[in-house]
Amino acid sequence: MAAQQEGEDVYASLLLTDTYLPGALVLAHSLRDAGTTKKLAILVTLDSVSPEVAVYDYIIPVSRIQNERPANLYLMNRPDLHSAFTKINLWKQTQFRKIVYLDADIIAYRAPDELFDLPHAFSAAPDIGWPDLFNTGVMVLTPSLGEYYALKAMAERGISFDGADQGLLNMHFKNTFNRISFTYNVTPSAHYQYVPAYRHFQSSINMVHFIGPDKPWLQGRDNLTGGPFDDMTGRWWAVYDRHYRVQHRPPRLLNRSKQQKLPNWSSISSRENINPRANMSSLSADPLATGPPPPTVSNTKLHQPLSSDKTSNTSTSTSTSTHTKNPLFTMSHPDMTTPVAMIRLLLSITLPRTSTMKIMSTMSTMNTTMSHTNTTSPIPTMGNNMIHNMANNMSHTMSHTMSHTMNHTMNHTMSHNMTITTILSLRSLQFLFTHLRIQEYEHEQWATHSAPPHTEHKPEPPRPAPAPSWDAQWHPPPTDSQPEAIHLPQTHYVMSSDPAPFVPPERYPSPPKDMWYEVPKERPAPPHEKPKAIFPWETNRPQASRVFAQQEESVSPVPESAAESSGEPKAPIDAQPPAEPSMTESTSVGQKSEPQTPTTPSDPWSSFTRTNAWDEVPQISRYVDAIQKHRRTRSQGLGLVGLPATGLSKAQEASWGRGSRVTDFPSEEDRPSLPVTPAPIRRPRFWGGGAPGISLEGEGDDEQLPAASGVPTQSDWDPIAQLQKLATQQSDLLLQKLGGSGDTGEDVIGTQGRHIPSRPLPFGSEGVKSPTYGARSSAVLSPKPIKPDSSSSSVRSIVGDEHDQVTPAYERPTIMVQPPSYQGPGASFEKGEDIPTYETPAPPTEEEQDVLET
Ligand SMILES: O=c1ccn([C@@H]2O[C@H](COP(=O)(O)OP(=O)(O)O[C@H]3O[C@H](CO)[C@@H](O)[C@H](O)[C@H]3O)[C@@H](O)[C@H]2O)c(=O)[nH]1
Ligand SMILES: [Mn+2]
Repeated sequence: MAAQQEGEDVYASLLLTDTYLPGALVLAHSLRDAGTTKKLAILVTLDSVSPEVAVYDYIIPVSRIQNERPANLYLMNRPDLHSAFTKINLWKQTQFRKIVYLDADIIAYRAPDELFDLPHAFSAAPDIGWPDLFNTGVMVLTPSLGEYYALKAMAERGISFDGADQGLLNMHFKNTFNRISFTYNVTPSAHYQYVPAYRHFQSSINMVHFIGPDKPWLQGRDNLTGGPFDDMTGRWWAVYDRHYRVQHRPPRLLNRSKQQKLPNWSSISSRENINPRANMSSLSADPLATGPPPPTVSNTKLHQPLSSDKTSNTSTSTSTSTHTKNPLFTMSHPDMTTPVAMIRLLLSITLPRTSTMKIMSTMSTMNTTMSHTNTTSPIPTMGNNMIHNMANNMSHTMSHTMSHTMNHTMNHTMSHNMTITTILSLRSLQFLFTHLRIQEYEHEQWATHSAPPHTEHKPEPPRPAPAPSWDAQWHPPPTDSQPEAIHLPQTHYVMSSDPAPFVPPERYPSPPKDMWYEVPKERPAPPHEKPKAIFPWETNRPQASRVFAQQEESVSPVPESAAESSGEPKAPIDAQPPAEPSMTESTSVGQKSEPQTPTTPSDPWSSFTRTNAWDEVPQISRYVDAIQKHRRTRSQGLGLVGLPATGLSKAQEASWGRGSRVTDFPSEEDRPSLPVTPAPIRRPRFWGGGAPGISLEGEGDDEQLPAASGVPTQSDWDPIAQLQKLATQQSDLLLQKLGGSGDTGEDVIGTQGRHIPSRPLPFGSEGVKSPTYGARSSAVLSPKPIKPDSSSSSVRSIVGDEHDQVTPAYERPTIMVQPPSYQGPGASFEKGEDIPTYETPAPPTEEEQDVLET
């Protein structure tokens, strides 16, 4: 902060290429001529330093900041502004308190030193193209490293709506810029000129800024017909002429004959001492002010404002002595021999059809040539004849665009390929080129409007005189005036024969962000009418009873026993046996799974019949039964006689459902082998069924196993009597065992039951009661010999205790197993899959445990 306050105030400009050198020089002179008290600084990139910029007090080298995403530059057709971001280096110049930045294409009518008194950190004037934006040709700024880094970050990301500094800075200082008067940055446009406003505010103009690609030094002084734009261009030329114009050359100077002489050229190294033109320049520093001006209309007009400019006269003498350096004169060597390649280059650049590619290849050729020429001479030289030849070959039709391209190409190629010698010589060629155009113009003007001093030279055919300046607001056009259209610009286009392929820009500009297509609002759906019923089942729809697995994921599993006791068909997946899978239940389940979609009455899904044919059609169950039986028989035939024929009784199968549920079980191959003896397993105990289980199993076994010899038929079986008999046998057996005689015991046990030996359980197992085996644990845990009572109680617990609750199947003779209606595998079984006979590995029964423990 302190440093900034101590710092100096400077006007600063920017020079990225020598193309803008004439502009930068004229700007500096215009400020000095107007009597500014401030110092002048210029930011230059290292590859664009020209000795001429010494007009400025401070020459500040900065690094070039290029836009790596220059696509937006093509939006305004200014790809040449690829390095405009370099401008943000201004904010880095914290050695200065305040900077009034001015583009190199600006001319000051008066020195606007008052801008340094602005308290704002950033001020700028509106842009003519979009007046809400500011133009970045004139800016009053306070250097700040913070701002610099912020701007640099934007530049590195290519954040700029036009790809150049103006887009970037407007985005950054969007709402914080202090708007200053347009008179500080009057931007004439060839396309738009507000003539009445110009006339009205003419006298208050502070600075003029030649925006766009047509810079005064590129466009020459032709066709200045008297509009406001031409006024301003003329004033630019006036400053230029004041400091650089070669005075009063005879017209033959540039006449294309071999006898003509060009001015002597001074080398850069000797320009301070040997400047043959310096004398002439100092003699007539301001030719427009001292000598008779060339009788052109534009010059006449130009002269008037200049002569009324008080400061310009006072500063003329000093600026002449200290700053007048004609770039043309200071860049060339007096006795030059010309490398052929250089001539070739100059010839090529004067041809309108020459492409950039060609220039570059010429230059590389030239580079090679130069490295073989006399290296002791600091500058490749060329003689006057050669220059003269070049001048003869200079084409009037060469467009400024061409020169633009040339300069860019030269600078870029030079920075990479060329030696310093080459650079200097090429620079001199640039100046030569620019200056020759100016001189040609002057010569023509002179030839047209003044009597030729040397009568032996025929004057060139007179050009049509420019229209006299008349004020259309007040006067009719002069009667002797030429047709207006005579001064319309005539552009000559040449068909391109450039063989270089078109190289598209890396990226085309993205479409505007604020464009969008508004999607039409959705129309309200027409009221849905249920179509008329056609088929009888549409009106007479059966109720759904089946529940689908994927609808039930949110339902907590119902205990299996509950499902079992309900006697209803089970859902395909174990976890969802709804205790009451009635219509209401399945409906509520369905609602649980899709609560967010209230269905209309006509929704086919809500009214879909959810009955399962497996549950409803008896033929299906019969068919499946038959399959299961068939398979059981088959597995028995495979030597698995000892295995239980089925883990599920017929009734259980019926109650558990058959559908896909059975397919969820592991096949026999997949199942782990059980640590059990191949004795019949009393599954019903595991399933907790008790009496009904065992009875049902008995029934199933009857069906599935071959009838055992000696077993009474069903009709002969009196369970009560048999129980009594069993109890007696057990006690007899016990007595036998206790007596030491077990010879026949095994047979008896084998058919009638088994004695449970009394032996101590492993340590820690005493008193442990499994809830699963709760009903039987008393017998197991008891170390005492089993008494007939307890044995019978055990049986009772199986058969009798729950006898009243569920009627055993064998007491229901009405239940008949029907013969299968179909043959062959069922649709619900996977290929190669056998019918599962276990649901899960059953825990060992008491008997099995005994076997394991012995
Ligand atoms: O090849 C070049 C190009 C630019 N410059 C410098 O950069 C400035 C900006 O370029 P210019 O041609 O003057 O741009 P304008 O035609 O004025 O276009 C507008 O857009 C530019 C890019 O945003 C801004 O820099 C200008 O201030 C703004 O007026 C010039 O004045 C020079 O100082 C060079 O030295 N060499
Ligand atoms: Mn500009």
